[in-house]
Amino acid sequence: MVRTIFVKRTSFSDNAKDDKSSEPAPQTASSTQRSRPSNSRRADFQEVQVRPSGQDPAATKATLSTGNMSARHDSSRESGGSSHRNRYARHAADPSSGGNNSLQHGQSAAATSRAGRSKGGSTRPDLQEGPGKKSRHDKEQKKANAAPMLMSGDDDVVFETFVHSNGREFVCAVRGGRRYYLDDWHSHEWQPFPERWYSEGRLVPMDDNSQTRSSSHSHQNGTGESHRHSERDDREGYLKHPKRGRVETYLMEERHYVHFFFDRQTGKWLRLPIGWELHHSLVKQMVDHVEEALPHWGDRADILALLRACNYNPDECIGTYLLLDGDALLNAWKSAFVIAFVSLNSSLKPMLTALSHGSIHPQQTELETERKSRKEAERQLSELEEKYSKISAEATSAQHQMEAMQQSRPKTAHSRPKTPVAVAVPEGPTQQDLEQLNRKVKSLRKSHVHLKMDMLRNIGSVGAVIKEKEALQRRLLYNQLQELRGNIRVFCRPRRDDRAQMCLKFPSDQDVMVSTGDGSKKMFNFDKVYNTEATQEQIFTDTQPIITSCVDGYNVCLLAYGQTGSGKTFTMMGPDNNPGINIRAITELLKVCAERTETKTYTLKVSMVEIYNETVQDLLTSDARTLELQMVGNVVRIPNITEMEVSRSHLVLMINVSGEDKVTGAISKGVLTLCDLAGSERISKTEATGQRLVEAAAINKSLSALGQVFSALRESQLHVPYRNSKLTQILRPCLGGDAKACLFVNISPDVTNYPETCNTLEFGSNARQVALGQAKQNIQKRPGGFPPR
Ligand SMILES: Nc1ncnc2c1ncn2[C@@H]1O[C@H](COP(=O)(O)OP(=O)(O)OP(=O)(O)O)[C@@H](O)[C@H]1O
Repeated sequence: MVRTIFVKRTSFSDNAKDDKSSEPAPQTASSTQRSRPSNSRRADFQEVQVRPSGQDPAATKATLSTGNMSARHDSSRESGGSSHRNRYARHAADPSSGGNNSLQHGQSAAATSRAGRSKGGSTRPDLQEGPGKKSRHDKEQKKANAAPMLMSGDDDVVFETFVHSNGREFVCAVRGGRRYYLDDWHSHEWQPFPERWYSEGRLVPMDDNSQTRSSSHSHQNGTGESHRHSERDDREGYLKHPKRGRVETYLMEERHYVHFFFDRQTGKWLRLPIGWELHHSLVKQMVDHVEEALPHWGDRADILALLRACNYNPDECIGTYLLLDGDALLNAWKSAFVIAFVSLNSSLKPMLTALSHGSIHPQQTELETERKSRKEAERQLSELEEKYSKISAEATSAQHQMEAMQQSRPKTAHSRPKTPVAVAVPEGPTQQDLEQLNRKVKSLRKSHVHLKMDMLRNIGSVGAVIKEKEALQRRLLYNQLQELRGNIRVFCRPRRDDRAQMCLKFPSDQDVMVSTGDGSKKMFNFDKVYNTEATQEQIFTDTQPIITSCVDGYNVCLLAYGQTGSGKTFTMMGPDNNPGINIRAITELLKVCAERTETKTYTLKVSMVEIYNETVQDLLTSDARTLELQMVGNVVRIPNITEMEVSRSHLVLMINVSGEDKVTGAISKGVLTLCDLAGSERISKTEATGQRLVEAAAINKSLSALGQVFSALRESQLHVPYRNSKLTQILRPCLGGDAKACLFVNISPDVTNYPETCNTLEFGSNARQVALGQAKQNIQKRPGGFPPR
C-alpha cells in the first residue's frame, strides 16, 4: 500500500552550506559548539509517498548523504529514490493514520502511523499502555519521528539518548561528527547539542538505553514491569514536561479523583500542577470537549479547575458552567431562574459542606434572607394580580351596565320630553343614575390604572430581587471556586483626586476601563474594583474575613502595589483619623481573640522589618542592624528579630497569632503579613541619580522578582525564583501554596499617569491568574491531647 504523507521542508539547525563546507569532526564539545542554528527554516509542505516495509524505519543506524542528514530506509527508496533532504514529516494525508493519532506533544502523524503499524495496526491510544512499555514505545516513536527527516544519504546516523542530571531525556543523533538533539517540547526540530550538556549528563546508545531505563524505571516504581503489562488501567498516563521530560501520571481516586505524577527524584507520587495537567492527553481531550461545548469560555486553566471540582466529568463541568453563566437564562425566562436555583443549590451542597469555613456562612445567611424576601415579593405580586383581575372584572361589568343603560335611553332629542316630567319613568335609569354610574366607572378606571402601575412596579422589584439573588449566587460560586483554586484575590483601588483629568471608568464593581485622550481603551477585570469614593471601612469590610482567618491558623498576606503616590500607604496605614487596613486588622484580631478567651488562649506578636537596598532592617529596635533570612522548610526565620507583644502600634508588617485550645490542647499558628510595597514606577521616570538611583534599582529588582515569582507560579513551573530578592524570600510562605493572599493594586486616576496605571493593572491581572491551591490551616495537636477538630 502506498501511503501519502506531507513533509515540511525545514533546514537542519545548521544550514546546508555549513554542512557541505565542514569536515567531519570528532565528537567533541568544540565540534558541537561550531554548530549554529540557522535562520533559513522553510515551511513549505511537499507530498511524499511512503510504503510500509518490514524493516524498522527507525533503525539505529542509517546512511547519510554528504552535507544533508537523512536516514535511508525502505520508504525513501521506494518513493523513487528521491532525495527528500532535511525534511520533517508533520502531517499525514491519510485519514486512517489520524485514527491512531496520539495527542502526544510534538509527535508527527507519520511517526504515529509507523508506530501503529509496528504494533500490528493497533488503534489503541498510547495512553492505555503500561508505563514501561510506553517508555520504549515513546523512544521508538521519536526515532521514527526523526527518520523521515534523516532521509537518504551516505553518512551514518547514530541515535542516542541524552540523560540529563535533572531527569530529562532527549533523543540525540550524531551525523558527520556533529551531535543534535530533538527539541520535542518547543521547536519540535533538531537543534545543535549544547556544549555544556556534556558535563551535565550522560549519553546512552539508544537500544541499551531503552532497556536500562525501562528496567530501572520499573525498579524505581517498585512495581514489576510484567505486572504493569498485565494491568491495563486507563487512569495511567504521562505528559511531557519541558524540563523533566516524560512524566508518568496516575489519576488516583479516593473520594474524588486526584491526578498525580511520579516524581523520579523523590520516588513518590505527587499531585499534578494544573499547568502540567493541561499537557496530559486525556485531560486535554476533556478540556477540548468542554471548550468545544463552550467556545466563548476561553480559559483552559479555568476549565480544568472546574473539571477537577466536577471530578473530571466534562458533562457536569459544562452543566455547572451554564448555571454560573445564567444571565441569558434569567432574561429569557423568569421561571428558569427557579429551576437553575434549585439545581445550583443541590450541586453546591457537597462543596458547601466541605467548605464550611467562616467566610461562607454570612453569604448563606444573606442568601436565606434574600430567599425570604423574594417569596414575600412573589406573594404580594400574586395578591395584587388577584385584586387586579377582580377590579378589571368589576370595571367590565360596570361598563356593560352603562352601555345597556345608554341603549335603553331615548335615541333622539325630539323623542325626549322637553320638560322634566314628575311621573316616574317606567323603564330605564334616571339622569342621576347615569351620572353616578359614570363616576363609578371613572373611579374604577382610575383604580385600574393605579393597580396596573402598582403591578408593573412590583414586577420590576421582583425582577430586581431575582437579579440580585442571581448575582449573589454567582459571587458565592465564584468565591468557592477561588477558595478551591487558591487564587490571589486582587482588589483595585483608585486614589481619590478631585483635580485629576480622569482616565478611569468603572463599568461594574469588577471592571475598570482605562482610556486616553487618543481614544485607546483597555479593560481589566478584578475580584473587586472600587471607585474613587470608596471608604476605608468599605475596603476593610471586604478583606476582614480573610484577615481574621489567621486566628484559625491560616497564613494570610496582604500586599499593596502601585506607583508612588497612588495610595498604597493610605490603604494599608491611613491617617490617624481614618486608619487603613493595618490598624483595623490589629483591632479586629484583638477583638476576635478576646471573644474566644473562654475556649482558647491567644498570643499575638508583631515584628516589623524594612527592606532597603536588599538589606533587611529591624524597625522595632534602636540598634541599627541588618537581619539575615533563614528558610526552614516552608517557613522563613529571621534570627534575632525583635518581637513585641501587641499593644498599640502604628506600623506593622508581620503579626504572629498563635492560639491554644483549652480543651484539646491543639495549637493553631497563623501569620498575617501586611506589606506596603515601594512605588513601582520605572527608573527613567524618577530621573534619580546617585544613592536614589541605587534605591530605585533595588526597588525595581525586588518588584520584578515578585513579578517573576507570580509568573512562575502561574505557569506551575518547577522552580519558583523566590531567592532572587529579599522581598520574595520574606513573602515565600505567603505565596508558597498554603496561604491566602490578597493584592491591592493602587492606581492614579489621572490621565498623565496612564502608562504606569496600565502597568500596575497588568501586574494585578497576572497575579490574579496565580493559583496557589487550597489554603491550609496550621494546627498541631498536643501529644496525648484530643485530636483537633
Ligand atoms: N483614597 C484616597 N482618598 C483620599 N486621599 C488619598 C487616597 N489615596 C491616597 N490619598 C492621598 O494621596 C497622597 C499619596 O498617597 P500615599 O502616600 O498613600 O501613596 P503611596 O502609593 O503610598 O506612595 P509611596 O509609594 O510614595 O509610598 C497622600 O497624601 C494620601 O493621603
